[in-house]
Amino acid sequence: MTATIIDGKAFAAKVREQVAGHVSRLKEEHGITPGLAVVLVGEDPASQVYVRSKGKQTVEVGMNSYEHKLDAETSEADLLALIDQLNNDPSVHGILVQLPLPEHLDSDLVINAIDPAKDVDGFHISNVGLLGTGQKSMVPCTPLGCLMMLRDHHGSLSGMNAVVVGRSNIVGKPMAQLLLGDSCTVTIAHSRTKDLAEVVRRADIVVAAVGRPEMVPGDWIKEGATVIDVGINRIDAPEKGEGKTRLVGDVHFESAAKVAGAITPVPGGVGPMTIACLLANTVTACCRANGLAEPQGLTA
Ligand SMILES: NC(=O)C1=CN([C@@H]2O[C@H](COP(=O)(O)OP(=O)(O)OC[C@H]3O[C@@H](n4cnc5c(N)ncnc54)[C@H](OP(=O)(O)O)[C@@H]3O)[C@@H](O)[C@H]2O)C=CC1
Ligand SMILES: Nc1nc(=O)c2c([nH]1)NC[C@@H]1CN(c3ccc(C(=O)N[C@@H](CCC(=O)O)C(=O)O)cc3)C=[N+]21
Repeated sequence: MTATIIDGKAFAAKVREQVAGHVSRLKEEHGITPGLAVVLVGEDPASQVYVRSKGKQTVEVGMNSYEHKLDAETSEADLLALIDQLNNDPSVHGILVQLPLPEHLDSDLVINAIDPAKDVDGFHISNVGLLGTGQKSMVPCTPLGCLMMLRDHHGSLSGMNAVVVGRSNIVGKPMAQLLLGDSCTVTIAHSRTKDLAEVVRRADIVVAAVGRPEMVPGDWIKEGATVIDVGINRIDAPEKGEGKTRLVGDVHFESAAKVAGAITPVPGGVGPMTIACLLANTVTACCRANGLAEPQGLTA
């Protein structure tokens, strides 16, 4: 079998087009421009790349982008003061604090200081609780993007065996909640899981969110399974020249694509969908804040 490649880049472009449509409707009919504030603390080069990319795409769909770059030594009090200011700013509908934060800052405390209605990452404890109990919430962007691709590919996910490898609060756990919400039979695997290969072999849907380059080989994948590769790992690529690097996922793409029914590539899979869903969440937050009907098909 040769897997269908699920084109996250193309899918993300379609989501952004929908978002742009809602943004122009909000502007024309209501005089409202959705705004997204992104807070970056410190100079982590990878984070800087993502933040730039988020800002650019925010503007491209017609929204306002507010970037707050704080130096690595910023105190918790100063960061909390900024969040308070953004919480109270009616032109800001979404707030994202780029993670990871520097060591001296308590990320749980910081995230839980964000107004849950503006928490477009869906990381606030209120949103986590709402998602876990099946209530309307802000849904984390990466898992939401994965769910959109799975629904698009399969239609219904009901009754499918899904294995999520990774149990982080930002990817693994919310992904498992969303799959459960779509009536999958969900297994969450992690670093202590016994016989991981056997667990993954039972899956109709595999979501890999581990952070280990090409850890999941093709011979762990059941024939015809759908593989969603969340991993973003930059590794050395001496074949491209000295000092060069390339991006790989948590799945060994070449071997997995020979057995899977469908697979997302890295780059061009989950990553672009994450940013598209961030924009979608910002429009959703803006509609809710203004008591307007929210866009269909852009939330879980
Ligand atoms: N495409 C995108 O938009 C995004 C991509 N990412 C990428 O996704 C990956 C995961 O991110 P994140 O969830 O934040 O990572 P974390 O490091 O927070 O979590 C990794 C998870 O993988 C588990 N794990 C680690 N080693 C193994 C192993 N050998 N076998 C089984 N499980 C293992 C850990 O288990 P334990 O809990 O037991 O330690 C943990 O639950 C990274 O590559 C990251 O860059 C992340 C966010 C967005
Ligand atoms: N509060 C917070 N929210 C996040 O959503 C968040 C975060 N912090 N910290 C870091 C991770 C990582 N993340 C990615 C987003 C897009 C790509 C992406 O677009 N990747 C491109 C490639 C980009 C490249 O070439 O480097 C792709 O996969 O095709 C990747 C990773 C969001 N994260």
